[in-house]
Amino acid sequence: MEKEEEEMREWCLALPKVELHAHLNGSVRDSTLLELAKQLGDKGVIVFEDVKDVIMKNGRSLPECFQLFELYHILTTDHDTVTRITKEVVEDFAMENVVYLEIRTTPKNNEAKGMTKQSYMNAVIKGLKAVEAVEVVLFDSNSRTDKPLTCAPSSELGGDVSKKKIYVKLLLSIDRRETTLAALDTVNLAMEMKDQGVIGIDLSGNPVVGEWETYLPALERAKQLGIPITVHCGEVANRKEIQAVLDFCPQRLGHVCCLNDDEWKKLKSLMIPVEICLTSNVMTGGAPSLELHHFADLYNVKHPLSLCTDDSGLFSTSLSNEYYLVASTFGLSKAELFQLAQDAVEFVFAGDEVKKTLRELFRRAEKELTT
Ligand SMILES: CNc1ncnc2c1ncn2[C@@H]1O[C@H](COP(=O)(O)O)[C@@H](O)[C@H]1O
Ligand SMILES: [Zn+2]
Repeated sequence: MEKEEEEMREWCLALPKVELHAHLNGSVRDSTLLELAKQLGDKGVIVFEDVKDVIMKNGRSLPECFQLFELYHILTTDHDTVTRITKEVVEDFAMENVVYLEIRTTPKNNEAKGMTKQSYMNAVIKGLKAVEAVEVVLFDSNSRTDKPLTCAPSSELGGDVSKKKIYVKLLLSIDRRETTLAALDTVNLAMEMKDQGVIGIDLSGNPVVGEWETYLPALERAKQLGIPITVHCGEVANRKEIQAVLDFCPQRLGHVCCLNDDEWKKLKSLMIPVEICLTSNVMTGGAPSLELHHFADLYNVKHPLSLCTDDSGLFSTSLSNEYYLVASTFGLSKAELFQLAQDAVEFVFAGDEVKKTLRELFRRAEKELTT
């Protein structure tokens, strides 16, 4: 690695970052997936050698991604493993100076494992509370003061100041394979768990599966309840759905790859913040290349956006790497990258207290990183 590249990568690592689009199961470390695959291989549930090759393979087309998620879910979906991967994913983001993280995950019913959507989410929350390497701050989103919940003691309250600190919120994903009723269950669960760090709803899953009308009642319900919503939009060129999503006007949108001229105009006039996932889009074909990614267009017109990883494990990336890619591909200066990271604070689903804290954190970091 050249010296300049190394220095820039280190700078991107040191930059405080806000991650708004990370799927739990897509963010699992390869080493953990391999370990879990080995265990299931030993039990004769899967053939380890076959699975190992799939996990380590580099190419990830969009259909391949969803086949892989089938496999990941076989490996990860029992309560203890859900707890473990949650803990590790939070630690990994915190270690690269992500200061605020919204993790999204699909609550799953799995009768064979005695798992309900609620018990799945309890396992996730157990994982958040099990983090030791860094200090996790979960906030009570219901409270106007965003008062800290249990978890590791806040360093401001006399905890270990040498530990990195990360604010974590949860988004519940509706999988496009789900029925209207299952999607409504997820929204109801989000409402029930709003005091436990659950702050929003996501619509995701294989974009060639399902119909917008199926999820709409659940999304409408979330809207009625005042739960913020983010939707995967335009991963494929489904004109009717892109139109419907823009009409619905969620609080944020993921991807927005395959929009036509009219849809771009509409998106820009609505000013809906976009979660930009460069590596994911290039790997899955949503963008033709890094250079031709729609980031440049949105950035140039000052559209609200934030850089995200989508599936850091699946795509072998990190949020620091995504910032580095923006610097190396589009030539942004350090000051511009800092501004980009800082602007993401305005698009978090957390309340004003969290935003205030994050703004202050960026103000303190600015001098050090941009002069
Ligand atoms: C690559 N682009 C993508 N497009 C759409 N949905 C995606 C996705 N990447 C991930 N997911 C969604 O997230 C689930 C895995 O995490 P959880 O089991 O929820 O933690 C996938 O099964 C899929 O529904
Ligand atoms: Zn996604």
